[in-house]
Amino acid sequence: MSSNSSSDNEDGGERIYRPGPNIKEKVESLKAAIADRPPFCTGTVPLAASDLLLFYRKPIDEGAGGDTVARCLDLTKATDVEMQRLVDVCGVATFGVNHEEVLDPSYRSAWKLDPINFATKLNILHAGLMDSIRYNLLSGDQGKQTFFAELYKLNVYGKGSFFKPHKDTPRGDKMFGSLVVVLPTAHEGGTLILRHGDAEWKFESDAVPPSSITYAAFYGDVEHEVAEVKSGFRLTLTYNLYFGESLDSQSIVSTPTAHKAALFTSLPPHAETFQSKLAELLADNTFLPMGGRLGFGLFHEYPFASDPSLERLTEVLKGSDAVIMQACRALGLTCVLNVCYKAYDAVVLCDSVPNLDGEYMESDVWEFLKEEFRGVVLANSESDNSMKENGEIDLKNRSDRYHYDRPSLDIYVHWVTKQTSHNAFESHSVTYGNEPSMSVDYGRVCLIVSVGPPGSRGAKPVDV
Ligand SMILES: O=C(O)CCC(=O)C(=O)O
Ligand SMILES: [Fe+2]
Repeated sequence: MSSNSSSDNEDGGERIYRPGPNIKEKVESLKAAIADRPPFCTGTVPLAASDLLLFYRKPIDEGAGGDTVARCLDLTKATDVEMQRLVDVCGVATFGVNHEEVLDPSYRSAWKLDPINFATKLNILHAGLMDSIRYNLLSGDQGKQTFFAELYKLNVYGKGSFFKPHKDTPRGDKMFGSLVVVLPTAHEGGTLILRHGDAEWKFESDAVPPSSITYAAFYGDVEHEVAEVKSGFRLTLTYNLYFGESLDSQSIVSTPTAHKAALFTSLPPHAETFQSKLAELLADNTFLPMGGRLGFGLFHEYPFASDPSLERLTEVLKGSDAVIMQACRALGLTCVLNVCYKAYDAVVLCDSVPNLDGEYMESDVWEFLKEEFRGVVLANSESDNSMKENGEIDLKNRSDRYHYDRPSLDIYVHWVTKQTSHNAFESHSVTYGNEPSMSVDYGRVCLIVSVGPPGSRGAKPVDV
């Protein structure tokens, strides 16, 4: 048995871990920085010039049909004359008020084409926009759903064009938001301004690298406006976003299992907020004076069961999970994926995925995990309440009136966000003694960040 095992309780001593004053408030402030995400996501994606062709035609009367002539515009080098030719076939853009389309140039001054009259080579699924929406915008169970984008309009804003503050008209109860893609035509001004609650975000599109698109996707309750375009032409595609399966073959569908990890690069908008909050805590010498460990439940579900490698998963983290990993790396902290096992009288962390199926155990499960899989005990129950009023934790003395013989703790983890049941796997076939046992219920994958003491935050925590 190792020195941290339950028999230590008998020799009475203490191993006191001191995380510093107001630790709960500090951990809570870090949680707010990662858990409260703004209601939008945005990014810039470089594309091949061949993806940036726009085909359009002059709208014809409904039902007229026939052989019509189309033009092809290369958006990477469209001239003002070419843009004006596009404007000439466009209609004046309306907007929805109480389920009616209204034309009011004092509210919206722009031109538009309906999807029947244009086509682009842009593939928003392949360009990673659908993944960005799934991982950077959708939260919780929403991120596990199938959703689709329905192309709605091509909008053209010339000099003096704008669109005053509005919320998009919901088209059906499955619609959850909008996607605006700004195409790479030269313009100045035309900032897209998003507002939600007291917060406001500005989204400039006039300094995007050539041959790149920039996009913003936001929930339906986000008010937005397009500031006046000062020169050139601002060209946007708008999409309505819906949960569920699409009946329309033209819609772009994102299913939760279709991962495009390699193409996906953008981080959600709270990446900077989280990193600066973490940096602020690290700069505070009263925060984890002995060093310590921070734990985060995974926000997203990964196709993990089919390939239980924690290293591989580290490289394909998405959304808020990627934000945590990236911020830790940037600040020189070690951040790893671990599996947290809940055994009968201990919560045990392992740095690999133990295969427990069919294991026969003579000892307690936590002892088995310690001995065979480098497991470390970090709590005696999930509802760990071993922190005293003054913030101290005695890692050693674990007995209480109901359990006189609990394992002492090897380490303590401050859970910033709760462990989640996505990426959990059950182990039913563990055999304990002669009886089939359910004493290991599940393992959950989580992120564990090691923080060194002040002055050497990148080092290991001081062991107690
Ligand atoms: O073109 C844009 O940037 C936004 C357009 C918009 O808000 C809309 O079409 O409802
Ligand atoms: Fe809008």
